[in-house]
Amino acid sequence: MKPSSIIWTKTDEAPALASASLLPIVRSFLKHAGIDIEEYDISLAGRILANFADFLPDDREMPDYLARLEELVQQPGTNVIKLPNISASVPQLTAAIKELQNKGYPVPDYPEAPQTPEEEKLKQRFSKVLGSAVNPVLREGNADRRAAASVKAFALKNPHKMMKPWPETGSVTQVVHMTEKDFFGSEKSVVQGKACTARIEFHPEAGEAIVLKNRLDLNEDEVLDTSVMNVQALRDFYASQLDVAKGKKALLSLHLKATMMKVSDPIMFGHCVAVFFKDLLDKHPKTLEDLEVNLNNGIADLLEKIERLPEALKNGIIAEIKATFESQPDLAMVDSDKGITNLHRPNNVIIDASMPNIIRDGGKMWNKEGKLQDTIAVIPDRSYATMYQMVIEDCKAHGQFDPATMGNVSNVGLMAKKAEEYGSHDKTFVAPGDGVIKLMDDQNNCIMAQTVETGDIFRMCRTQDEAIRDWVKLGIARARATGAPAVFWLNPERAHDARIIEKVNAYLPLHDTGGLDIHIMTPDEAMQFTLGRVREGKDTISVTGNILRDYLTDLFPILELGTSSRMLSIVPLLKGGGLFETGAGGSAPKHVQQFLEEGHLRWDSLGEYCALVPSLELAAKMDGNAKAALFGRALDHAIGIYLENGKSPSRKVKEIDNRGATFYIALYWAKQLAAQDEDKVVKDIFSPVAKALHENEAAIAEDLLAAQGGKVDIGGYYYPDPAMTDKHMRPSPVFNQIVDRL
Ligand SMILES: NC(=O)C1=CN([C@@H]2O[C@H](COP(=O)(O)OP(=O)(O)OC[C@H]3O[C@@H](n4cnc5c(N)ncnc54)[C@H](OP(=O)(O)O)[C@@H]3O)[C@@H](O)[C@H]2O)C=CC1
Ligand SMILES: O=C(O)CCC(=O)C(=O)O
Ligand SMILES: [Mg+2]
Repeated sequence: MKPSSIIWTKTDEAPALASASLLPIVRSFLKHAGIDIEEYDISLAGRILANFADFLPDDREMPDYLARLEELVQQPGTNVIKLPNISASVPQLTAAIKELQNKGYPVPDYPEAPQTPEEEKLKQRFSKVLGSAVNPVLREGNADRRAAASVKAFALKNPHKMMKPWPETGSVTQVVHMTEKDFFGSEKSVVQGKACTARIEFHPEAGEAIVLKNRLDLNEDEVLDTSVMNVQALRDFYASQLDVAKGKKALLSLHLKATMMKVSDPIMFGHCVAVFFKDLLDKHPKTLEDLEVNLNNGIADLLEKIERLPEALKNGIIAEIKATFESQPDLAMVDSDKGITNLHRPNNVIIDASMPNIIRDGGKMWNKEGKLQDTIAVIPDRSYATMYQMVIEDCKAHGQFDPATMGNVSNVGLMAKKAEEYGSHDKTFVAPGDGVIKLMDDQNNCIMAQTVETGDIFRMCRTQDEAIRDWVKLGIARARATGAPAVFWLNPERAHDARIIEKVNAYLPLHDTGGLDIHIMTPDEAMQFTLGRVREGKDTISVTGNILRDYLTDLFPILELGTSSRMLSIVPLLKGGGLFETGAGGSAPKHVQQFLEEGHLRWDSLGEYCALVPSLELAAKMDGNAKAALFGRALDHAIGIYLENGKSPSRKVKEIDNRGATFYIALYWAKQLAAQDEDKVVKDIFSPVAKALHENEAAIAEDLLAAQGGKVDIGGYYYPDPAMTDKHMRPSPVFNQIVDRL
């Protein structure tokens, strides 16, 4: 048996807190399977420190774990457990920098509006930690996301109670989108012939061309897309929807992905804020410009910066802001108690999590009185807006879904090699003037051209042929393994999808598809087909591009299981090895808030427990490590018992939380290892542990509950103090002793 090694990522917020409790247990247990757990810090704070090591004294340097992982996922045999991490918006980035500086790490400030070449360079360096900077780097494989069979079976037997009924009549909730001049409408797509080096240029109506991006090494057979969002059309659209929301007495809500689409979506967000506050901006252009208000960072930026004004002017503007809130439609709220709206910060409402919640909540969002109300859900680009409207129409016609009977929708997502329907940040540009943006090859041939007006958002995306081939193969493998129909969600009316359809049609015949039920449908048709089956209790596999992968793997788990944290998210790496993502959701900032206020962490680590099972199976397979297989099977059984016994964290203080849940996983895992007879050494080690945990169950549960109820200080938000975190996340001395003695 070779020793095995599993890399466990240290991330941010709730999952990082949960790891402080779970990881010592995993380490102690797996030591006896010959498995070493290496912790790699890829948190936002850790990435800032690693990227600016040259600013730090030697003793405060942080290794660049993300760079190491980037190499490792391209090598066979790598085994990674990846927890959700912050994809930072600018406000999150600046807050993390400030915290590090206050802790004595002399990292530089983020130059939002660079004035010198040095600042421009610094901004470039920071772009490596901004937005979705981790996932696209690690995802060197396509995604297989599904609920483990035991988790789905449990959900059907014990349906979650979060679903609210849809009104039988009268709901005015609807998705609204542009009808022209959006990314969908302008998209062009080609399959690249020979490999070449290309560049992106802006050709103004008059004058010299400007190079926006140089040295793009294009590969043979990759799919290249370009598209443009016309910002005047976008602003006109926003203005019209403000009127619609007001007319229908509905909330206005905006659903974007400003974290992952870190260049385009904050700008689209900022235009919405600007249209909302149009009168104010028209009245005070100079004052707001002098304050360097950046509406891409939300209303919060405006509110913070006007604090610097002389009292009289400031109060005048505050009165006008209040009047704007009264005259415009009501906004959906993020936190009605604190007056935080959908437009306060670009990272507060993220489409993959926000749209499913509307559906779960009977077509409603929270208003400023803290009550649920219908909403006009603004999703400007048409590419995926309409499939959400299909769900809304289905619920209006047939009522809320029933988690006790719903069929399961799993996903095979095209994600490998960045699959840049997403992650296209380094090829997203704001048009510097009226003209044409061209993709040129090294022979000076124009591959694609897009006409732009000043301020328009140009996006270019690349999808590699190798990734598409592997994705088709994985889709077929899942169809074969489950017998469920596999539906490719692709729209022939969309340029990018039309190219992908050609490739799917070329690669399907390379596999044995006999007896399989495989379809290619537009996202709207696929949604209708899938929802029909869901209501009949039948399972369906969605085989999708990267964005639908993201959206659907929150949507269906939230409806079926109550949260996407209960998903298995397996990424078989192209080079062999595996990346096991835990859950499909985010890092739950609300959970940290609750933990700090009342000492209760409601984060459900089921995603982490579940991810460890296939990771152990991989270790068993790769290293011939039979003990890894044994520990994996034991954990799988333990998870079943844990679910049956209802030991998941509650949402309420003074009831079981993440730490209690993790104690029960340890107890049941140890009991399974003690009960088996395959490996005598393991049995002898774990029998006394299981006994001790069992005998001390009441005392440990009491310790863990006693730790709740008061305020908690972990010495920071983005870079908490490890010892303080440890103290709060491991508050039972008896439990710690048993685990640490192992
Ligand atoms: N894979 C990754 O690395 C991902 C990272 N992100 C990042 O996460 C942050 C927040 O994103 P956002 O989309 O708002 O998502 P959240 O993390 O806030 O999740 C939305 C809601 O889902 C529920 N939820 C999610 N995970 C769990 C869990 N493990 N246990 C219990 N409930 C859970 C919570 O609902 P409730 O509070 O009602 O209990 C939560 O508020 C952002 O920084 C984003 O960039 C987002 C998606 C994926
Ligand atoms: O990388 C990110 O920012 C988010 C990823 C995500 O939401 C997902 O993969 O489901
Ligand atoms: Mg997602």
